[in-house]
Amino acid sequence: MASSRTLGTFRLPPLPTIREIIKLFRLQAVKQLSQNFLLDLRLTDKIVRKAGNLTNAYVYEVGPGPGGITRSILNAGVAELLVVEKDSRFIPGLQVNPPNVHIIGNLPFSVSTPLIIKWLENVSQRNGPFAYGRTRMMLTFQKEVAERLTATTGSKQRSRLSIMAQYLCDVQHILTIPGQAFVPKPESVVPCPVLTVAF
Ligand SMILES: C[S@@+](CC[C@H](N)C(=O)[O-])C[C@H]1O[C@@H](n2cnc3c(N)ncnc32)[C@H](O)[C@@H]1O
Repeated sequence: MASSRTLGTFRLPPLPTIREIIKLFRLQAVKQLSQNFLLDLRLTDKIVRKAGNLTNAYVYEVGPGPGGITRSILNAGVAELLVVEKDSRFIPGLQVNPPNVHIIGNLPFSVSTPLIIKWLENVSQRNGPFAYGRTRMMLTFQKEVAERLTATTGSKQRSRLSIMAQYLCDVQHILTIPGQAFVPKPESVVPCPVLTVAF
């Protein structure tokens, strides 16, 4: 195992507060558009809680402004949020609210190495699925690749892939899946286990 940290202890860089977003994007309120902002997230959380259980809900928000209520809606576990805002100055600030993106896959072994290298490149450049910050990945790899991804310093499997993956991500071996769990059994890995790796 490359890291002793558990998924539950990942630390994300803190989001700027709504007050900081207003300052950063110079979003002075415009009277003609009735702009009066709510900056206290305890209050916006309360408003959103009063809307009922929003888990997996499709929500439509009118006038998100700098995004206080928007942030509380996103934290409520909605499936999708559509916002309609007349003042385009708010758009860059609203994009700071990261969607909860996950990548999950029982990867086709034939492409798993080039695919993970491409994603690591995306992580380093903060683009593609990583444009919004940390994105969790839960992926299956054939034994040899998973061992390289998680190999610690000094181990026989330590390679460029181990260094790249562990420099850019928190890599963990989560689960070993026996070859016979697959139908049909993958020829190249029988009877090797497949490792599920979380980043
Ligand atoms: C009272 S502010 C609320 C902003 C934010 N939801 C909050 O609580 O801090 C109203 C918002 O509605 C937007 N707005 C005004 N007229 C609009 C319209 N016709 N369509 C969509 N949004 C509009 C304003 O630009 C502003 O962001």
